[in-house]
Amino acid sequence: MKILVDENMPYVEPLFGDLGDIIPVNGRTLTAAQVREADVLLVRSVTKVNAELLSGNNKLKFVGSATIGTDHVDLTYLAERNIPFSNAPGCNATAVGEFAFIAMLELAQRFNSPLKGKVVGIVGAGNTGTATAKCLQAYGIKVLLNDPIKAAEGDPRSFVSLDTIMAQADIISLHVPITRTGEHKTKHLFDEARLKALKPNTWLVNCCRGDVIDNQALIKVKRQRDDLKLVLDVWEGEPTPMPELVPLAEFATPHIAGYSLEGKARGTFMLYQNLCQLLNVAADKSLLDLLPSFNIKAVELAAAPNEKALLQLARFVYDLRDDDKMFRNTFLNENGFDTMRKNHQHRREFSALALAYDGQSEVDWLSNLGFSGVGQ
Ligand SMILES: NC(=O)C1=CN([C@@H]2O[C@H](COP(=O)(O)OP(=O)(O)OC[C@H]3O[C@@H](n4cnc5c(N)ncnc54)[C@H](O)[C@@H]3O)[C@@H](O)[C@H]2O)C=CC1
Ligand SMILES: O=C(O)C(=O)[C@H](O)COP(=O)(O)O
Repeated sequence: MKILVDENMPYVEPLFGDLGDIIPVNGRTLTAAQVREADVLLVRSVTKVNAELLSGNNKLKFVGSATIGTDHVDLTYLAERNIPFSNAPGCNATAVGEFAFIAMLELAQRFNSPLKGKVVGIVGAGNTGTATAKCLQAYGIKVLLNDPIKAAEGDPRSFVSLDTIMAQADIISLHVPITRTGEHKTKHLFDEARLKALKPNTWLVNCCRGDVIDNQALIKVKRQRDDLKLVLDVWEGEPTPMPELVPLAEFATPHIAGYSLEGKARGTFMLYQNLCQLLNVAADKSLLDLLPSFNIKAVELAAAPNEKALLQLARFVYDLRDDDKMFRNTFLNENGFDTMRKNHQHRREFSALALAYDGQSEVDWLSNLGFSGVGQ
């Protein structure tokens, strides 16, 4: 069995090695000719999976995308051809939540404006929005959720309108899929009018898809409004963001909010489980066996951390400033965006770091935040 795999998908060999011949490919430049003989195709978000790519292949048994988003896949075409498909819902939600939370802590430190006491509006309360809310709520931050679809489905959490978020939130974090039609379409949800209407000193965080914000309008509005602070992980026109926009962001990264080692491993593992099920083969590998131990064994806390110390702890796990700096220095190079993603040293999630502290109850919130071993 020929298994064609995006070369940026980790842990493919230990998981899929027994199932067939693994052929690594560049997902961004993948052609129909390369796919023609594949039995299984495993992609990430940069491969457009559609009729143009697949029409010459008559033997494809399975397409998997080790991602949350499916906007790169023509699901209707796959269904018409009866080709089973699965993505990896939630695989990197924790990574995105922690990324957004860390970015907020970094902004707070940079502008000497504590996160504690602010109100955060989350637009899109699915897996990544909920993971972001979990971090914030663990730290005692008031969170407002906007998700008209979940609200209509009867999700028991309380939701507010986007207008309420615009009026009340100090920070807005975006967690919607990109959709281009329908009542709740998200393409340019943040258009020029909405960007202009952001309340003074708003921090806007985008870790979902670039075109949820009109990037041209964002350049225009940000140039007129120095009070707005931006964290941008995703861009219109990836892999070539508008060069004028990058310097306007406080933190700028090349679509790596979901790039934790755990998140990537979960993505590959979910596809492994789905393919095994399809092939009626026992999925006998374990996700835990894949992950290396973290390079810091444990951190002993002398006192419950204040916000500055919390940021220091978070930086043990992920120092966002490093990725931001590298991105600014390299995104204009040829293939700069993709090269940085390909060579990315995947960070760990908070759960990889054990914390030790005598007074358990004072630091329970750190285990709610995701750190492990607190108080043990
Ligand atoms: N930067 C990165 O590395 C990553 C980006 N993503 C992106 O983030 C998106 C969201 O991921 P998840 O939270 O896991 O997806 P999800 O499907 O679990 O949640 C998305 C939520 O957005 C809601 N929604 C849809 N339209 C809306 C609108 N107009 N207003 C408010 N809410 C709306 C949906 O009802 C749903 O609850 C993905 O589709 C993907 O595009 C996901 C993972 C990593
Ligand atoms: O899961 C998603 O959706 C994402 O946006 C991915 O984290 C993006 O990573 P790649 O699939 O492009 O490596």
